[in-house]
Amino acid sequence: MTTSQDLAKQDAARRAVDLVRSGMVLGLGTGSTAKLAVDEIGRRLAAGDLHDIVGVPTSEATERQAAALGIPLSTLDRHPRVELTIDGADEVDPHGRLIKGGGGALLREKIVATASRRLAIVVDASKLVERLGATFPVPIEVTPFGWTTHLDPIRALGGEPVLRARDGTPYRTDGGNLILDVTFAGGLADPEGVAAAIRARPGVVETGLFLGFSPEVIVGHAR
Ligand SMILES: O=C(CO)[C@H](O)[C@H](O)COP(=O)(O)O
Repeated sequence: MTTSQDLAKQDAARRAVDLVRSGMVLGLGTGSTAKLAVDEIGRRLAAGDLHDIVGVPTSEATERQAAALGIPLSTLDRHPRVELTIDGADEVDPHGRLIKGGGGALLREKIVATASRRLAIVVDASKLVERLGATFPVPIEVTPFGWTTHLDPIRALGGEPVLRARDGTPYRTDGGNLILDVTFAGGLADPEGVAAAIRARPGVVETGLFLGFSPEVIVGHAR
C-alpha cells in the first residue's frame, strides 16, 4: 500500500531531480528517499530526458542500485568536484542543520556533500524539527578498536549511546566501522559544541551532525 509519506517522498525526489541537468556530476545519496531520486534519474536517462550524467554513490547499496539502472558511475578520485548531490536526512532544523546516518552511510555522505557545490536534501515533513536530536538519535561512526572508551564521555555530554545492531550482531558500515546511536533527551541545545567535542576523540570517525552545509531542503507533499 502506498502511504501519504511514500507520496511525499516521491514528490521531494522528483522535484530534486528537476534540478539535474545533462552533463552533471551528481552525488547519489542513500536511504529510502534518495533511492526514489536515483530511480527517477534512471528513468529520465532511459527516456532520453537526461544524458551524460555521472553519478558518485554515497554507499555500496546506492552503487548497486545505480549500476542496475544503467547510471554511469564514478568516484571522487576521478571526479573530485560534484555539481549537485541529492540525499535524504533524518532530521532538518530551521537553520538547515541535519542529522543523517540512519542508513549508516554518514561518512561517505558527508565526504560527498563536502565535495558538492549544491546539496539538495529530500525529506517529507515528518523530518522537520525545531531542535536537532528531538526525534532521532545522533549516529556516530567509530572504529571497532576502543569503541567502549567513547561511552562515558558521550554520557558526560548528555547523550545516551547504544551500539547499533542488526540481527543481533553489531552493524558495520561500508568502511567496516561501528555506529553508536546517541539519544539526547529533549534534543541538542548546542549541536556545534557537541559535534566538536565528539569529533575531537581519537577513534571517532565522523558524526551524523551535518552542520554548515546550507542545503536546499526540498519538502515533499502527498498530492
Ligand atoms: O542519512 C541517511 C543514510 O545514511 C539517509 O539519508 C537518512 O537516514 C534518511 O533516510 P530515509 O529517506 O530512508 O528516511
